[in-house]
Amino acid sequence: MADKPTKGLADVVAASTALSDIDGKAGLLFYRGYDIHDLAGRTTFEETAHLLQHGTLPNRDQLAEYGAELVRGRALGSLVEQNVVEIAEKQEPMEALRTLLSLTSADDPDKDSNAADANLRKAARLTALQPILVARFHAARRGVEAPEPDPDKSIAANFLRQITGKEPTPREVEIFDECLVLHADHTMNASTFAARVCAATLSDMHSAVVAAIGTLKGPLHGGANEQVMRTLETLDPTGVADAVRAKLAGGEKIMGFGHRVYKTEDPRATHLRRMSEELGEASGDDTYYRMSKEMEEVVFAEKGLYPNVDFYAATVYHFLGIPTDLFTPVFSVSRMAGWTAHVIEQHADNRLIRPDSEYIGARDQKWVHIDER
Ligand SMILES: CC(=O)SCCNC(=O)CCNC(=O)[C@H](O)C(C)(C)COP(=O)(O)OP(=O)(O)OC[C@H]1O[C@@H](n2cnc3c(N)ncnc32)[C@H](O)[C@@H]1OP(=O)(O)O
Ligand SMILES: O=C([O-])CC(=O)C(=O)O
Repeated sequence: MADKPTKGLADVVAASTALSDIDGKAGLLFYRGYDIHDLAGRTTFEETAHLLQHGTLPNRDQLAEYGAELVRGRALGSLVEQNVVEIAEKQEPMEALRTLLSLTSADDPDKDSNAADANLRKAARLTALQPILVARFHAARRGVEAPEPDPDKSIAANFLRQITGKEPTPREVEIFDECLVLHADHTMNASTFAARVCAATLSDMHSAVVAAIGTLKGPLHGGANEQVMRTLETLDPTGVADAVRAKLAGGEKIMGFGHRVYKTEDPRATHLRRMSEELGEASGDDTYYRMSKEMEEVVFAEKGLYPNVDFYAATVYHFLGIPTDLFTPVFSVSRMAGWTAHVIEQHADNRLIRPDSEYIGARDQKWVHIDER
């Protein structure tokens, strides 16, 4: 008989990875050995994606080459072009992205190969495509044309302009770029695990990231950032503490708090809190930032829980002018760098991922004819 399962696979080591590492007690996160505090605010998202996918922080030539690959990778393909309007009418953002991303494989010249070089090319294309898909979806649902991305600008700069319709300030671009860096990878989180399970059957990278998008969507994972904003929007700014206490007393989970691995401050939340404060002040109305701080204090006092990456990301995105229902899609724009790197790593040293289960159902049942049941 199998061993007793660990519910939710807590503390089970499911894969070896050289991509990222977490110390949950100390609140540390590393991408390929670099402390997230060193990378955040100093390294661009493009450099971070290169670090994850290629293994090194790029020099200037490598970054120029990778940047050109990202620009070439933005072509959406015929199936997306033909279907995006109807999809945008009928599907919610994360549903739509799951569909749209899947459609892009049709035109991918490397779709039939899991070889290392093909995977690297696909990783760059998918990283380039995801922000464009979000922008095209958002434009299509509003019945407008998405502004063309500028080949000389970063993913962060193009995305903000495409989504908000305004030219972002250099500081807004810096902040958003830092958000993308902070969300790029996170060991064996649920969506990355889903991607690796799919890849380990020797299925292709597009299939693996579709599984990941579907997994990120849930409110216990990436979907929490949208729920944080929905909570803030429904709270009375003068009654935050009482409302949060009442929710907790009623057994409700407060979205954006708690973490499977971190038992102290999530190092990404430290940066996001600071960015939320800065943007709140700059906006002239920092109510949501102040409400968030109050929520943080109450949840800690009542439950000893810390905010996770999704908590302050919500107000940062809000202050940047991103619509609330695009918060989780934004997460996917960043995490695409990590998912694709994990698929590369899985394919490079593969074994089918197939855990065991503990059977808890009935035994010794006797079949009876349908007329006698
Ligand atoms: C990018 C990310 O995915 S970050 C996580 C995003 N998700 C969220 O913010 C959703 C809210 N948080 C949660 O649901 C959880 O903290 C998770 C899913 C992140 C981690 O879950 P787990 O490690 O399985 O912890 P679990 O859900 O079992 O919680 C342990 C205890 O803390 C409580 N708890 C955990 N998170 C919260 C919360 N946000 N609000 C209130 N109570 C909570 C649970 O109710 C449980 O209490 P109990 O032992 O009295 O039943
Ligand atoms: O690691 C996790 O379980 C969730 C998380 O914070 C992430 O995916 O960034």
